[in-house]
Amino acid sequence: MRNLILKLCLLIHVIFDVTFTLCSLGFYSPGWNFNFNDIWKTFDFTHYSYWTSPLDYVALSLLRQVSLLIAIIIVRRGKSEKLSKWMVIYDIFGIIGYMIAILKLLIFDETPELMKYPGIYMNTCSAVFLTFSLPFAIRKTLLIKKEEGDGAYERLENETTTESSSNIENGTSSNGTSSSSSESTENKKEEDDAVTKEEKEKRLPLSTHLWQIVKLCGKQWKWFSAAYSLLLIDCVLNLVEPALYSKMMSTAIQMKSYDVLKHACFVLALVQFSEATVNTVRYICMQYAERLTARNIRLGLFRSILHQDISFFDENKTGQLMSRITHDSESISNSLPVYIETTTNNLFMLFGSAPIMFYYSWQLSISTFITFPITLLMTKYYGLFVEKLSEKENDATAVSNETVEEVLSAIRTVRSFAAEKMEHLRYTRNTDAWFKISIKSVVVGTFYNYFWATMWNIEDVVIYLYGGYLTLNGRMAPEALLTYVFYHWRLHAALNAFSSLFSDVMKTIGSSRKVIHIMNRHPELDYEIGTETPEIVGNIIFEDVEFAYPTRKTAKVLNGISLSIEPGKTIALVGPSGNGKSTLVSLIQQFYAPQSGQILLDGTPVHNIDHHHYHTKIALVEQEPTLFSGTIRENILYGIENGTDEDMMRVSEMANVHEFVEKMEKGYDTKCGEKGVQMSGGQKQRIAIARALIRNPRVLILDEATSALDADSESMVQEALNRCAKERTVVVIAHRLSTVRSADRIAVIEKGNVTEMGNHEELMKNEEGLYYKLVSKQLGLDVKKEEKEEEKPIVDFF
Ligand SMILES: Nc1ncnc2c1ncn2[C@@H]1O[C@H](COP(=O)(O)OP(=O)(O)OP(=O)(O)O)[C@@H](O)[C@H]1O
Repeated sequence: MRNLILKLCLLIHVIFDVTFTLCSLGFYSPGWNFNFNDIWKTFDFTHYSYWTSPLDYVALSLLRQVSLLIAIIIVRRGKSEKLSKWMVIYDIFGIIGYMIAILKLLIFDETPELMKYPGIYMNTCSAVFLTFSLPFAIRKTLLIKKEEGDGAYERLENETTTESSSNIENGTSSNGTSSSSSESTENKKEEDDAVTKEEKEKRLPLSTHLWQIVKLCGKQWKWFSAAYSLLLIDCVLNLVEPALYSKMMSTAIQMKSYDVLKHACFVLALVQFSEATVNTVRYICMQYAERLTARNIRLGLFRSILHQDISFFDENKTGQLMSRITHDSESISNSLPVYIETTTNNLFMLFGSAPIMFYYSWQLSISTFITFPITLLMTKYYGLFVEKLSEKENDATAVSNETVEEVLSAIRTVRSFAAEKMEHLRYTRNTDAWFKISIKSVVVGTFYNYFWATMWNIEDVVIYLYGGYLTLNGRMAPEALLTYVFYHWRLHAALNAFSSLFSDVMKTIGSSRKVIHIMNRHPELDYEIGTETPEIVGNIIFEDVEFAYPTRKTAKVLNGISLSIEPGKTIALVGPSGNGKSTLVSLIQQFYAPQSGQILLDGTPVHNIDHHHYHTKIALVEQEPTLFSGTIRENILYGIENGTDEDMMRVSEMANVHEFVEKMEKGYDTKCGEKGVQMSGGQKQRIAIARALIRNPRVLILDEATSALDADSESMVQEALNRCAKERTVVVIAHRLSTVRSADRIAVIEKGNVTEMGNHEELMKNEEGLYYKLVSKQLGLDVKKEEKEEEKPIVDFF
């Protein structure tokens, strides 16, 4: 149906074009009398004269129909993609048509008698309108493709733009060949940015995206409105100032009166002072609104990032996300309001100057505007280019920031592997990628400015030449020409500001794409969905759970696992490395959601339980716990709103923290350093246990909590753990036999499934079982003998 309507629109366009152009020819005599003879006269080639014949309008119409026909043939042959890429030719054709129509009007003006024919104006208007509307009509009707299935239509051009941009960004030219190797390295890095990939898939149309930015800034509408109101006052003062001064000064000079002069100077001073005051207050309002917007965008972005599911962080790198929060978010708040300010200011100038220019000479004015569409077209394409480039530039900045972040956070590893040079090279490569893109943007920008300067010079020459000609012919007064030139300068300044404004806006759009995308992104696993707050005993059940990590969707890690963890008991998960033990823990922690099956805590599906409630009842101690850079006190009380010192002391004693803290000069106020770097491994682990215990959890998960420690620290930590394990459900992952043998139950996890279950003694009876083999491997070949000798376990876990 929609296709039919679009075809009908195109047909109406053609009919209107042909009939209106031909009918206008019937009005080539004074007055509004339609005359068939005038039409026949036009086609009398024997008396053709360029100065008087409207045949050019017919030729233009014919050209439009031919080019439309070509477009239809191209689309019918299934080459729509090619046509959409070459739409620039139709745009250029539109501009040439416009220029011919305007030029023809000026030519007719040379014979004043002709200017009484209404047909001339009808032809000019229709030619200008139709040559412009043709590319638009092609885009809107021919360059759409039907989506399979639902009958919806989609703009082909958007798709091609995205495709071509992704081709550019993937370092692949349209013919499929790869660009230079350095570019491909840079592009590979971009591929790593999952936000980029996802954002390209879900890219918002330009208008919607712009509207989102306006909405972000619009929250401070009161301050912005105040600033813009003051701006309007400033604009009005600016516009009336010259006229006011010249009037007052000329009156003073004519009257030869000092009093009038003094009065004029007083008014002048008053206006200047008011202008300065208005500007200062406007600046304050504007700055305040901008800073508030920046603050809100940063907070919103940070909140949105915090809200994302863990798989989002698996895919996106910290440095890149930081770049979004710090650099990209600021570029929105700093630019858009300024653009609006510049637009308002220059629109005032434009609409103030243009009517005056037309008043002095409409001929000169339309000849000035003859090149206007060329500049518009250039500005459009330049803007689109700048948008893409700016997006790439921000990506490149994010990639090099990411390198810095990664290297600084792992500086000890870098030092101990003597990888400084390698990292320096990596950073140089990334920074060079950014450098190349910014140089490209400078070069293109310079050419664009050069183009503007050239157009300006051409316009100038045209004005002086044509204006001089009109003046010499007595069709324009010399003072009028001078005044016209003066206003033309003002107009040009305004247009010039618009030219850079458009590219700046596109730049902002480029850099804001990812910010808006992240802010709009809904996590697949929303931790805020659960609302139930049941009493928790600690019975965890896995029911036929299947799971694959979102980053590797095809590689199943858990294959329909079913497992029951009884309350108050200790279960040890053992098995070969990479078989899914930590994944089970991640699912209990609700870092990910299973693809099928469910996990229940005391009969309630875990995703239905309130996030905060759930994590006060389930606590995790990892192999390498992350401490925050605050004090020991802050780390133990982390996430607890009303934690007291007594609570802290109680858990510190249970976790053997107090024992080493009391020897420290600043006690619990000792700083832990970034990621706990100022603490030993054992101390970190014990603080992490205290941090877990302060919530008084019903379920304690120990993911290789002691495996990284030396014997001394391990005994300290395990002693603490033994104490805490009482009356709690404990899930322990360990590789050492000594840590699992006294668990109530041991589950052997193999290829994402439970293959054996029982206590140590039961499992050791099955000599074909994996547990038996694992134990054999650890203790030496003769298990039983070794066991008799009681191979010194490092520490008995429970
Ligand atoms: N965040 C992740 N994204 C994608 N794949 C992952 C992720 N974490 C783990 N994997 C993969 O999932 C599989 C199971 O990993 P898991 O950490 O659960 O094994 P594990 O049994 O705990 O191993 P180990 O005993 O060595 O800690 C592995 O193949 C691993 O590469």
